[in-house]
Amino acid sequence: MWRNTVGFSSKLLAASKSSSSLRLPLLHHGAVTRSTSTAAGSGPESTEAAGSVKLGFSSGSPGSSAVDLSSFAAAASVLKSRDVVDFAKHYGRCYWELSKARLSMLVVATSGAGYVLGSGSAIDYMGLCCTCAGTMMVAASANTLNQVFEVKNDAKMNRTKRRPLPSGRISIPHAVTWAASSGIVGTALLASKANMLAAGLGASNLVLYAFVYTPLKQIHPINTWVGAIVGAIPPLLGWAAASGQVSLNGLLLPAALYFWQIPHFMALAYLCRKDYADGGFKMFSLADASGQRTAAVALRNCLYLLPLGYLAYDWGLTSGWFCLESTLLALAISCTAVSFYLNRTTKDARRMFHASLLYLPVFMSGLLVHRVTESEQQMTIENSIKIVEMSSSLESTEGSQENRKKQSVGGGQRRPPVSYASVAPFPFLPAPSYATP
Ligand SMILES: CC(C)=CCC/C(C)=C/CC/C(C)=C/COP(=O)(O)OP(=O)(O)O
Repeated sequence: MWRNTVGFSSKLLAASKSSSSLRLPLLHHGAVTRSTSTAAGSGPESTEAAGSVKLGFSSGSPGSSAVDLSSFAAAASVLKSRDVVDFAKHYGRCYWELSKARLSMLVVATSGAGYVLGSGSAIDYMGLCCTCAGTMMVAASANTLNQVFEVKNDAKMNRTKRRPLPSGRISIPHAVTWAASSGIVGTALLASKANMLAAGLGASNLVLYAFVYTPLKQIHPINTWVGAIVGAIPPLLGWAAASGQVSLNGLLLPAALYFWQIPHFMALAYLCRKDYADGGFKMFSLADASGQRTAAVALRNCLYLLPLGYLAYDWGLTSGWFCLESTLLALAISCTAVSFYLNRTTKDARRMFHASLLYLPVFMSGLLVHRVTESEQQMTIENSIKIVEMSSSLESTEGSQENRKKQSVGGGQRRPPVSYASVAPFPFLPAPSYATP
């Protein structure tokens, strides 16, 4: 369709160069034909507008040439603006698809969640927006390069053959230019508005995805694990952008993403086995005809998701509610993996795939909703210290009538153990341990 429009525009340009062929575009262009025909029965404005076009056809007198030209200019400008719109639509769509925009938005969501988790009590919303925009551009660049390197493979796969490069809607140099500009601008944005650590993580991840993972797909099934690292880095990037460092707490969401991707991609590679084989990719599932090892690997990684909720709580990142929610969520995806392991049918693989689609947004939302801010953490630490002090003082004064009496009348500011139970978010869980600041 775009090619038609381009062809048509060049006809118009050729026509505009030769004044004798003014009729050509006018006869062919729907918009002008429309305004000519509506002139008869419409109001004064349209009559006037259409009239000028009519004059162009009917009058051969010398005096009418100025009108001819003005009507042609009007028609040409209508055409031009249409061309511009079509041009923008065409390339906008190509860039959107080259960037794998929906995947990139998911990447941005993980990076944004990392940013919020890595922020102290107050979130810098401007910093968050710039980090998200920078991540989006670098991810778009990485995804475009991935498609540039896989044009021939993508052309052989049903799932990917309609992408802009294999379908010939955009040229390779054009796609490379898009990748280079979005990669450079995105990295520069991260460097200037976040920090060098975030920019470095973004740029290294681009290299890892486009220049290591992408060729590995055609060499060895280990590619899935390398790809899982690529998917795990954006939340770390977000954390680094907010806090300026990479710390143990900051690894929780990346760990979830890493383990989550294995069942997700195992299910996808199992469901699209034939397609991947046609494309020349060496996926794990292709060397596993029964699907048993594929299902076992998926199940193992689902089980690795189980302790993450507890760790988030224990490290003071979230309240105890998240521990409960995350564990239930991990159990649910593990159940689908068990079912896939036992039956190894397409239906079970699809169920595990759908469970993985649900897992990530719910896990991330839970993490953000039950996030414990720095000031809340501080309060809990102070309460824990009070409890430790109180229990040691109780031990040292055991047997002393005098002190017992003091305790019974209030014991100064100290509170009995029951008050700790009411302070702790989940009394039935062990008290969170914090590194002393
Ligand atoms: C900041 C930054 C650079 C982020 C990049 C994040 C990113 C692109 C994550 C995607 C991870 C991944 C393994 C996708 C599958 O690619 P695939 O090649 O298997 O997908 P395909 O078969 O659909 O092409």
